[in-house]
Amino acid sequence: MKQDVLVAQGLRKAYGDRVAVHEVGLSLKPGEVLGLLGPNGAGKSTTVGMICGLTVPDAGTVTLAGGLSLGNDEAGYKRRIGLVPQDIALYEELPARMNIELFGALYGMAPEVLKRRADEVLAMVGLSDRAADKPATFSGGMKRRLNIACALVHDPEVILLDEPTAGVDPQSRNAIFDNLETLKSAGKALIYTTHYMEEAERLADRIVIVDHGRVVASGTQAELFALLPAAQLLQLELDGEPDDVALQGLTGMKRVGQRLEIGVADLARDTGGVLAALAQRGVKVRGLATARATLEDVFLQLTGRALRD
Ligand SMILES: Nc1ncnc2c1ncn2[C@@H]1O[C@H](COP(=O)(O)OP(=O)(O)OP(=O)(O)O)[C@@H](O)[C@H]1O
Repeated sequence: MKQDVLVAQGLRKAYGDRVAVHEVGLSLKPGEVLGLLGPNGAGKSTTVGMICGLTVPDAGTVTLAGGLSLGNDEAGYKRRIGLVPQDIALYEELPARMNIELFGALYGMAPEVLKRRADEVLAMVGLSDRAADKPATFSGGMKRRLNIACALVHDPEVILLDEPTAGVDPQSRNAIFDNLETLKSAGKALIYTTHYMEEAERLADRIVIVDHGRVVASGTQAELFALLPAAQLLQLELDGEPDDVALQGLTGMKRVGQRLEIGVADLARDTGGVLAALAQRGVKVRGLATARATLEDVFLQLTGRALRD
C-alpha cells in the first residue's frame, strides 16, 4: 500500500458569518487523481486555497509525506505543490516561455534547469511552437494549457487543479485530460476540482463530493454508486398501456408514460428475470434500453438537489 503523499484534516474557513468550509478532510496517494466535486459555491476553491497555502484556514492541518507542512517549512512545502488556479494567472504581454520561467524563478530554480523544464512543460501542453508568442494572442484553451505548464515547471509531486477546463473547447479539454493522464502515470498526485460530473467520472480514482462546505460522501465511483438503491437502469418501451394491476409488486419500478424504468443492481444478471416477470403478467415490451447511474444521481440522492442547480 502506497503511503499518502498529502493528508488534510479538519479544514475550516469562514468569511464573516458564512462558513465556506466545515471540517473538510481528504488524503491522496502518489499516482492518484482525487476529484473534488460539488456545485458552485460548495467550497472547492476555498479548500484548494487552504491546501496550497493561499488561504489561511481557521482550523485544520495539511501535511505532506515526511511531515512537511506550511507551519514547519513553508517554502519547502510550496515547492512540492503546483496550483492551476481557476482564474487564469498569466502575464499577457510576456512570451509564453517567459511566463513559465517567471514561475520557475519564484521557486528558485537554477537557470539551466529552468530552461530544460520550460522546454519540457511547453512540449507537454503542446505549445512548443508558440513559446515566443504572447498569451494575449492565444485562444482560451491555449491560455489554460499555459496556465497548467506554469504550475508544473518546478516538477511538484502534488498538483491542484481548480476547474482547469472552464471555458475551453473540446479539443483543448481532451489535450488537458491527456496531460493529466501523463502526470498520473508519472506518479504525480492530483486534486481536480470540478462541477462537471462527467470530468470527475472520467478522471478520478476517488471522489470527494462537497456541498455547502461539507464532505457529503467520498470513495471510489463504485463505492459512491453503491449508495444508490440501484446503480443500473432498464428502460422498457411498452406495447400499449398496461393496467396498473399488471405492474403491481414490481419493485424499483417507475412508470414514465408508456415507458417503464426499473432499477436493478446488475443488468446482465437481472434483465432476464424482469422480462420474464412482465411476460407472465401479460405486459408486452416493444423496446429495451439500458442506462447506468451517474454521479449526478448520487448527488441527488445525498442532497435532494441537482449538481447544477
Ligand atoms: N474571499 C471571499 N470572501 C467572502 N466569501 C468568500 C470568499 N471566497 C469564497 N467565499 C464564499 O465561500 C463559499 C465557497 O466558495 P468557493 O469559491 O470555495 O466555492 P467553489 O465550490 O469553489 O465554487 P465555484 O465552483 O463557483 O468556484 C461561497 O459561498 C463563496 O461566496
